[in-house]
Amino acid sequence: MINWIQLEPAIVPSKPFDKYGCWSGSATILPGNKPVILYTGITAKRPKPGYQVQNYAIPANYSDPFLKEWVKPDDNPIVKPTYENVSSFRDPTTAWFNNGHWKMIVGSKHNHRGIAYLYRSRDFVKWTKAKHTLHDKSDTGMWECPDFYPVSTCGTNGMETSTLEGGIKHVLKVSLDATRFEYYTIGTYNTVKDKYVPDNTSVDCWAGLRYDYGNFYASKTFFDPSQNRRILWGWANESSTALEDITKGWAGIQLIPRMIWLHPSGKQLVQWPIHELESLRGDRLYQNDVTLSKGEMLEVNGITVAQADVEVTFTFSSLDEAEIFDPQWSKLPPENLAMEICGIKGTKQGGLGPFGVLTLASKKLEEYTPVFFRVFRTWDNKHKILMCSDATPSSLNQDVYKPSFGGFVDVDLAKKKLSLRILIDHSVVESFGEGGMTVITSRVYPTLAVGRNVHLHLFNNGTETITVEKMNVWSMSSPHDLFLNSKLNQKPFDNPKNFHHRRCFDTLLPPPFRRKHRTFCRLRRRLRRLHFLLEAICRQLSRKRNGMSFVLEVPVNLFGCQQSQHNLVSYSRKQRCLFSMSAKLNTPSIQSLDEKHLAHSNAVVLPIMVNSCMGKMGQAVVEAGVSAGLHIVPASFGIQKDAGKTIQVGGKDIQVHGPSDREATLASILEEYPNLIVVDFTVPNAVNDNAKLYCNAGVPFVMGTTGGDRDLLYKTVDDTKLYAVISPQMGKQVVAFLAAMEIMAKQFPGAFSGYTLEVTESHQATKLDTSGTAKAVISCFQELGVAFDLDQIQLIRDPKQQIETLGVPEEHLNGHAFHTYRLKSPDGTVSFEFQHNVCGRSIYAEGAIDAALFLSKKIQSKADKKIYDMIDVLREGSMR
Ligand SMILES: NC(=O)C1=CN([C@@H]2O[C@H](COP(=O)(O)OP(=O)(O)OC[C@H]3O[C@@H](n4cnc5c(N)ncnc54)[C@H](OP(=O)(O)O)[C@@H]3O)[C@@H](O)[C@H]2O)C=CC1
Ligand SMILES: O=C(O)C1=N[C@H](C(=O)O)C[C@H](O)C1
Repeated sequence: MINWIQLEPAIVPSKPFDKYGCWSGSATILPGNKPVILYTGITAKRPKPGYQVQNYAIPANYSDPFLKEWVKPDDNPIVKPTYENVSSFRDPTTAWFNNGHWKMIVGSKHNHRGIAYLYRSRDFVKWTKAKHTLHDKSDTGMWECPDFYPVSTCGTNGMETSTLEGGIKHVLKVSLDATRFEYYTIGTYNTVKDKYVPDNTSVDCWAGLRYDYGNFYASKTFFDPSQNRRILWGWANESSTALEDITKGWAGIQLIPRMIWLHPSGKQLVQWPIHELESLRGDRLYQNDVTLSKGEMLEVNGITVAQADVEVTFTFSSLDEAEIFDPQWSKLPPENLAMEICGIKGTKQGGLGPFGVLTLASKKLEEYTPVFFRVFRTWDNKHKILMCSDATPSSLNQDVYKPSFGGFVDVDLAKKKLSLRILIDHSVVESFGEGGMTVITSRVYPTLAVGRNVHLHLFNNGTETITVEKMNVWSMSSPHDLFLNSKLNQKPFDNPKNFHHRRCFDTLLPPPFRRKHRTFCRLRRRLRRLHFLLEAICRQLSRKRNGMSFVLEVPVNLFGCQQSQHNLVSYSRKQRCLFSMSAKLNTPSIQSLDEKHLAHSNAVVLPIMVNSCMGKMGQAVVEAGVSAGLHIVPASFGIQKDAGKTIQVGGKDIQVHGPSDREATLASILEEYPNLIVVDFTVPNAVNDNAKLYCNAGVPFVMGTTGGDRDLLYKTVDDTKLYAVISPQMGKQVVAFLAAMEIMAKQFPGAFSGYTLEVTESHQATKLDTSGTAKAVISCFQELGVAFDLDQIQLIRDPKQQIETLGVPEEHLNGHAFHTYRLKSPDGTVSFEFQHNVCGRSIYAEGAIDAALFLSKKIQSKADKKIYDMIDVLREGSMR
């Protein structure tokens, strides 16, 4: 959810039913893990903004992990307007299943009444409109991007969209075209009548609750089963001028995904940035117990804050200074009340507040974006807490839209405490008040407060003294680094034809010139890489959000190349990013980078070569490596008959090299990638030769291939003192089981003396050897006192038997590993049975990537130990 790779658009106008546009839609996962997208197609330009129908699309290839290609079947459109408003009939939701039917809603309006039309289908293709709407509301205008989903009344866990019973409430969110804000209600879905009724605590109109009181629109939620959570993802439009957008070449950004759940009061939702974001946290500053009297500011010094994650808890000793809530304000439009008061009051001096954070501030405060609280007291002695994100002073540029956004925070002030979390990202300020009770996003375009000229202050401009109970500020790294680095490394190499041409042909030179020539080649390569890196960054900046840390730590005078310098300067000005010299080195870090971050930065630069990409495991490892952001070297060793072939794996072209030129090829790759790691999943009889090859070349490696002469394998590596991870089993949970067995054997040797053991292992028919994992487990049983010869292992390779007696799913005949160990006491009265059954390859492929990252860390830290197994990797917490 943090590192994304840009792929080609999945759905583009191409058929009569979407000729003039493919607009918003939603995905639903049908049984069998089959995703389908419902989306709005525009079939005619008139009536404006277009004639709207609903279509469906399905993946062209379900086994493609990226689902890159989508088919739009010719029986589209599946929902056509009948008497609905044909130009306001769009944005189908994710469907839910109820009473034998799939159901979904389409947003619309009739006159000025907002409508969620309900549709039902048994087969997802033939849809019938329900006689009544799911819900509608007068005076709200067009409902765009509706979203309808269950939330748990107890706890923060998300609910699958089709969950209709248990302790749940439902949420209906709509994006109001008329106001360009979103509002939601919490209510009850009557599954018999198929009707949604908002609770009476939910205001159902423009003045209703908002996900975000700032620049946030067209959001969608989805259920993430891997972490049992519902994620909200919204879009923020630019507030800059159209001309600037055109210059940038892009407009609009997706904000940081947020987890969303129902507050225990049942009256509102709560949001919080997904925890994965924390992997980008870098240097940290911590402060506690600092008081801020009226007019005082505290500057956060020592770390870069153009991209930062800020968490502050403010306390105060009394509510007495709270300002009076002006009765005149009751005349203001209720839907914009908070925003209006923020505009009127701003950061002007108050009583209890304004206090908060000045983000994106220039040195002399010509520009800053304050995010703050102000507490008011109403005539009936209640407190109203206003939270503001005020773009008015954010930029000296007069042409950009600089609204002062605001929302009320519904919390009890008994503890006299308020907290704020702010995610700052150059042109984006996302603020979460009181643990996500109120959220406001601003887009801002400073002209002076850019890059390293950005300052951050805590401030108080109220008469009540405020204490900063605790404050954490982290500099944030760029998720795009992964993408950039892989692009960079691909640049000359991706075309396999260039592969050989990049080598230095120094053997053609007389010996005295060779060394100089090599040095020259090395320098030229480095410069070229730097050049590509800059180009990639600048290209990236010109396409993507004004966001997340594009601080390049390179002394500018390294560039002999005029063109690069020119690009550098012009892009940096336009995109407000700074290419600084070693920013991190110059800034003292209060807390050093944590382990997680280190693992991440490893991932940024690690190139891996996968042998053999032709095999099942090889392919799975490439895909896992691509997902983890590693650089896949576009070359792989295979057998002679495949030599010279170029194969496509994980979206990469990889050239297969036969046995003849391995040494030279490996040396040349190593020259390009000095921190190369090889991952080997080949065949048992290649294990020893391959290990020798890697050892001779001095390339650290991960050996997943089983079989071969294992003693010789360890000896070869040991002799050359090379770093390697060697393990017949890379699947995290199986490794844990193996570790437990080893511990048991060590702790209680002989505990199973006299027991008999029966072992069966079933694998795909193409597996050439006996399970290496079974052998490892058996060696533990042997230490536990069980007499067992490895040739007693029963191998099952017959697909019929695998299906009929073991229940191997048919689709996994080609890749499964079922193991059973049965122990029986001598008198037959006690028995044990252990099983580990794995279908598919991804569990091992993920483990292999973990092993490569682990190895790279060991190499960097010059660890004494050189040869590791997966239990070492697991034990050090390096398996995801
Ligand atoms: N450690 C672990 O967690 C796991 C280990 N494994 C082990 O990994 C190995 C590979 O498994 P899998 O991918 O399923 O097997 P595959 O048969 O699908 O792949 C092996 C590939 O290696 C190629 N190959 C053969 N000889 C050589 C050679 N000398 N040099 C380079 N490539 C060669 C084969 O080519 P061709 O087919 O043309 O002969 C084939 O493409 C096996 O030993 C398996 O037991 C598997 C899963 C998990
Ligand atoms: O070839 C396989 O498939 C597997 N091989 C490894 C082994 O031999 O132990 C691991 C797992 O059994 C899958």
